[in-house]
Amino acid sequence: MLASSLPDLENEADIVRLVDAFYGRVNADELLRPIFNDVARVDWATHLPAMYDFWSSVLLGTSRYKGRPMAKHFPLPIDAAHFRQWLALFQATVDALFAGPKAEEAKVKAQNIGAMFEHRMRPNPLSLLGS
Ligand code: HEM
Repeated sequence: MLASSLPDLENEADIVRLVDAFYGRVNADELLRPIFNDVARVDWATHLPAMYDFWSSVLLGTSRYKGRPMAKHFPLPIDAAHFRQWLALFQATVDALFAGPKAEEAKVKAQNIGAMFEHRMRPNPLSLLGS
């Protein structure tokens, strides 16, 4: 296999490129665009910097993100199909821009965090038993 000519994801400028390109794809996506813009009415000028902090913490270990992301997702009308699409766009964005160990780590972490969010948003069958 030929070595990729794409750079790996390495620094804050790369995080900004990744996040901007990813939400560019989200905003062009028929399934996800309405959730962000019509349901949540996201203020992009606030959300994008929050996501730079989040991914900088996850991938560069800067601990800059201090939020509680789960709480932002609970009220949204999203299910497994939305999460699948979110992840597909994220992975396609990474692959379009970067190649290397950090790029692979970004895709794995997105998948793991997404799976955790999705799992925690499902109704818990044990709650039927009362507490
Ligand atoms: C279908 C999938 C998803 C949808 C539709 C979605 C949508 C949203 C929306 C609407 C917000 C609130 C933004 C705001 O009010 O400014 C938000 C926040 C956030 N999302 Fe997601 N999200 C999804 C999946 C994910 C995944 C998989 C991750 C992480 C890997 C993630 C990370 C975050 C973080 C960190 C915040 C909080 C930012 C803050 O603290 O302000 N989201 N998301």
